[in-house]
Amino acid sequence: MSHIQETHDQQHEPTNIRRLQFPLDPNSYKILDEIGVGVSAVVYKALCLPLNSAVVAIKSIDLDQSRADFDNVRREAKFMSLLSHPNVLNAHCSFTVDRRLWVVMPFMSAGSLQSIISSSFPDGLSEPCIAVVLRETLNALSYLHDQGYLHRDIKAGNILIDSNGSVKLADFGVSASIHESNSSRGWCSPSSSVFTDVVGTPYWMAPEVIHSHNGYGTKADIWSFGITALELAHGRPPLSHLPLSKSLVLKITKRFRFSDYEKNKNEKNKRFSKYFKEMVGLCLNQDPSKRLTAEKLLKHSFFRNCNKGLDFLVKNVLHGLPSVEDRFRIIKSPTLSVVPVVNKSIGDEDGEDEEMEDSNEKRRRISGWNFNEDGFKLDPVFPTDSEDDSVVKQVRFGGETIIQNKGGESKGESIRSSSLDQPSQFTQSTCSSSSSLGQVGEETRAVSLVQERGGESGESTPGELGESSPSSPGQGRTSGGIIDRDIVMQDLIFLKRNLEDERQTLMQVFRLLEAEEAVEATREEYLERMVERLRSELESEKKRNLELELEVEFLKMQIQCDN
Ligand SMILES: Nc1ncnc2c1ncn2[C@@H]1O[C@H](COP(=O)(O)OP(=O)(O)OP(=O)(O)O)[C@@H](O)[C@H]1O
Repeated sequence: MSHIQETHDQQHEPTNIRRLQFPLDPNSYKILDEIGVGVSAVVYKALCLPLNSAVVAIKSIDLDQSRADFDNVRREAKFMSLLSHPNVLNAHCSFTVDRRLWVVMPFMSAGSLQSIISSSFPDGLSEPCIAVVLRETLNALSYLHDQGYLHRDIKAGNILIDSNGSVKLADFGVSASIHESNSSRGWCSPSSSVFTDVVGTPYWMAPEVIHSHNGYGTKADIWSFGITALELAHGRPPLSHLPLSKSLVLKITKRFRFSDYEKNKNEKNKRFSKYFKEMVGLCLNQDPSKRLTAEKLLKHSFFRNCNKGLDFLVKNVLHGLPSVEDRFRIIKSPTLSVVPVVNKSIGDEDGEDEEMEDSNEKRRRISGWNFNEDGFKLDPVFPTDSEDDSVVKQVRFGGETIIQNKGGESKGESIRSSSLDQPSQFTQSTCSSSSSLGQVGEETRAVSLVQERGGESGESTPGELGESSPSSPGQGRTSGGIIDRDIVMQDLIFLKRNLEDERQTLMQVFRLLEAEEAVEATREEYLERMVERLRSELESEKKRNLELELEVEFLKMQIQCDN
């Protein structure tokens, strides 16, 4: 492996340590605290001793563990040094230390938006704060795209804030230069399809990136920007609160289909303005060509109406916030890793998952996401052409999509889906994709189905379903009336709440325990325990699912008997 040792141009560094030469040896730095961890990197707060003990952040990237090859890592350092914009984080310098690359950067004392949210704003930030953060981020993105770069990993974890409220886009580990890419392929417009490699973090990835055989361009960043807006608004990106296990996702699909999510969702969404929803909708169009450019987005009323400055963030977000190092100790709690530091090539967790993916389960797959502006969330899009058309059919019905099994064997399989857009070409490509990342996309979307369809199913009357479902009478929760949907709903909602309470209690206990233990434990021990706990959580989740399924069967039988 080659070594790099390079200083970066510091002429644009806005602080009083501008133009200083940062030393290229590790002994010149005193590590103070661990402040963050990524897929293959640890970030430290440190002092640069020869430079008056200036505070810096050092990202120490394990070159052996890094999934990205050395070139990628080098690329991050190079990008950071070439770019110059008040909203882009420039590195001071980088050099190798044994098998690690140290990237020395300005210390952004409030850390990332992701760490701020997970420690202090679990339900998300207020809209005016989001507007400021997004405006600053969009400035950076517009600059990057102008310069011919894609970031490819836009998310709250890569948006850093300083104590004065200044916002900077960081982490260019997977970013790419359109110019470089095109040097071997010929020039094309940055917004059009240029790249084909699957990079980024799954929850934030645009559909065309997950199914990258069609290629993607700067609009992929716009999608991720839209997901980031939802992340800031809700406290996490859509679908990310569940582990990416096929079997679990499929079981939960069954379990939560009848939940009262819709009700909760409406309560939570009251606080968002029409402009905000519209702006996010413009980012989350399935068709990249219909997404606005960063420059045009900046002119959207949502940003035009935002007259707050950085001091607004200081008052409303940073005030009273624990230090980034203290927050990190708490964030390290394994329960929060249910929003995982996502493995960028997640596969099946065990062989069992594969076996479980029988044809029934495939039927429930979702082939894409449509942004639902009213609900301010992503809605699943179902395949129009099923792998087995004798099994599933999709019926457009008054702006809603009804998915049902043919032959009336629905057994609760009927799902209603309201969507703003028809499935696009990307939807189609999703259906045919066989890449592992494509599967991740489908799995996460299945969770969307779990969470977001439930309430709607609950709202629909048996009559509505009956009208649109010629083969359904007499089956499951259909208009035939053999099963009383209301009773099943009530029982399941009750059961779900109980399980949810139980889960919350467990999480709180884990959190408390971990916060104390993490101080003492080594990182390795901590990770082992985390895996163990997640495993046992998974086991109990499986158990609970089984119980719930039995309960459902029992209820069904009971209702049938009653009828
Ligand atoms: N310059 C910095 N100043 C202050 N805190 C930082 C700085 N850089 C990173 N951090 C903190 O470290 C955390 C981890 O950063 P890192 O870039 O390694 O990972 P990530 O972006 O969250 O994940 P990934 O590895 O997927 O990119 C951030 O969330 C942030 O809180």
